[in-house]
Amino acid sequence: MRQERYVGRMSPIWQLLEVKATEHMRRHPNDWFQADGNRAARLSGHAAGLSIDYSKQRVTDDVIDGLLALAEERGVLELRDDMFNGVHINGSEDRAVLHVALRNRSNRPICFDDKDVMPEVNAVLDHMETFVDSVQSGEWRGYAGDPITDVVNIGVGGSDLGTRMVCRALGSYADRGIRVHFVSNIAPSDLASKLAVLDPKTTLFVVASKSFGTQETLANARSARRWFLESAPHEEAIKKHFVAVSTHTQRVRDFGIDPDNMFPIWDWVGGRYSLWSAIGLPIALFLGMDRFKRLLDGAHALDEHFRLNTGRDNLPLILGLIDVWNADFLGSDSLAVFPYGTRLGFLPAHLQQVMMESNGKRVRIDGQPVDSHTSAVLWGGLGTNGQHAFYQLLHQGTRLIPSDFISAIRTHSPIGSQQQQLLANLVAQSRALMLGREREDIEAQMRAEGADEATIARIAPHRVCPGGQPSNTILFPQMTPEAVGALLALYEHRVFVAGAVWQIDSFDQWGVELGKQMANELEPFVGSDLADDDFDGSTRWLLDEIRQHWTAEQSGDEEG
Ligand SMILES: O=P(O)(O)OC[C@H]1O[C@H](O)[C@H](O)[C@@H](O)[C@@H]1O
Repeated sequence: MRQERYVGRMSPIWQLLEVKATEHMRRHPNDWFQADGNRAARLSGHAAGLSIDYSKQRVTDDVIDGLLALAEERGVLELRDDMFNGVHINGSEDRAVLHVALRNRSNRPICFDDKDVMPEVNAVLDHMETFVDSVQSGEWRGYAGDPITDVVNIGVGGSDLGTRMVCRALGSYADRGIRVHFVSNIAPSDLASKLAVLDPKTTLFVVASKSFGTQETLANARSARRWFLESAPHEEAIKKHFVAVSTHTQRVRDFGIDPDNMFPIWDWVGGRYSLWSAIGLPIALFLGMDRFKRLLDGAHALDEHFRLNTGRDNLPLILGLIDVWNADFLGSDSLAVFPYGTRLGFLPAHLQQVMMESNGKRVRIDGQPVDSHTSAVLWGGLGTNGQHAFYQLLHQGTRLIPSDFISAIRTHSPIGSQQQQLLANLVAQSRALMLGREREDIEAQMRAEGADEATIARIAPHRVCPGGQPSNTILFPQMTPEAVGALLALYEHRVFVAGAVWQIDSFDQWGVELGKQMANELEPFVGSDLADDDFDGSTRWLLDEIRQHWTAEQSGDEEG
């Protein structure tokens, strides 16, 4: 049972962990490695083909035990079971959370409101397969009789990031003769730069929007339709060039897309968890339905790991608890994600939405304020590039910054010894961040190099690296669809675990509404002479600056 009376930070387990944290921040993690030759073997594991080392975290066995006790107190595994059983765990929207059903390759019945969802899930996968096969085989023709060569996904947030991330990650599998493009931003240059290189006769637009009400997506989709109709002979041609993914049939129809060309998703799929649904259609069009299913297989293997294991054997559980430890007990504010290998370049952006939109909350599911911090700020970028840019702050700055190092071991495109060098850099960076370098060591080296004592005294302090920066390292044999599926599911469940400890609703996102509402209110005032006296001073000043440089061509007159 989840804790009946929430005691938050007053819980003895929480308080014990606070004492441990104070002790641990005084220790250097290298001492733990020195004292225990088995540390890495114990604080690491395997899940669904991923090798995960968390031994460089500032944790000891008693901390892990304490965190597991905290998970028990907060009912984390009960909530996990509720999720897999279709309980409405998204309380503020009264919805079940069943992205795991989308990749339930075992076909085990998963019930939601007493109905097995698997037949519907499988029917959509079949529809996708038929469509993808006909596009890839060239049977599906554009209005002028040409096969499709380019797919443009128009969507934003969860209807963009995951799909985009996976297409980049698995780009070395792209052998089906289809190119894929992504348009998400309402900034006109995003769409314009893509349309400039496309031919309407051979282009297929996938309008991806769970709600089919998102301003950016609808604006881009309308503009794409206008562009298309400038060359297409008649509106009927839209049928062959526009498909939609949504929960909302009527809005899709109103937009002018044939409901036969609509792939449904469901309210029980959160946007940021939706790449496994028909939102992932561009992945299948780009890579083949067989690869899309292998992606689902990988995620399913990780789901089974999460569903069936407890305690230290459950790696998403452990990683989620370590995130809580770093944020709430060690006082770190951020989590840096460093994929090595350019194909994972969009991973930080996707995970930003998964983690920060899920766990960036300030009230618990019962509406009461949380009494600890919640989600870290997730940021990151590619190794090795980041090493020559912002890693300096991790090595010598004043903040504790936990990081994740991620890489495939083998590359699909070996060149000389570059992969070896890449992996050496990955292992070296997490090692350097953990070990650091002491002043005595630096002084001894400088002396050996013949530096005089005055120079040593002046320079040595600048070269000290304190070490002690915690990290996880996640490796997998190769960037296969299965590995990418497992990696993404690992993060999803890790976020789930931390959210469950904080007892927040990880599946709503009310905070994003305010800005959308204000943008709609402000639009008529941008570049116009409407009286804006009711706004605050900063807003009026900004509107005035815009007005001074505005030209008539910036205001579109298009609608519908
Ligand atoms: O798929 P859509 O309904 O167009 O939503 C796209 C995105 O926009 C919203 O503002 C939400 O914050 C995201 O969670 C969602 O993924």
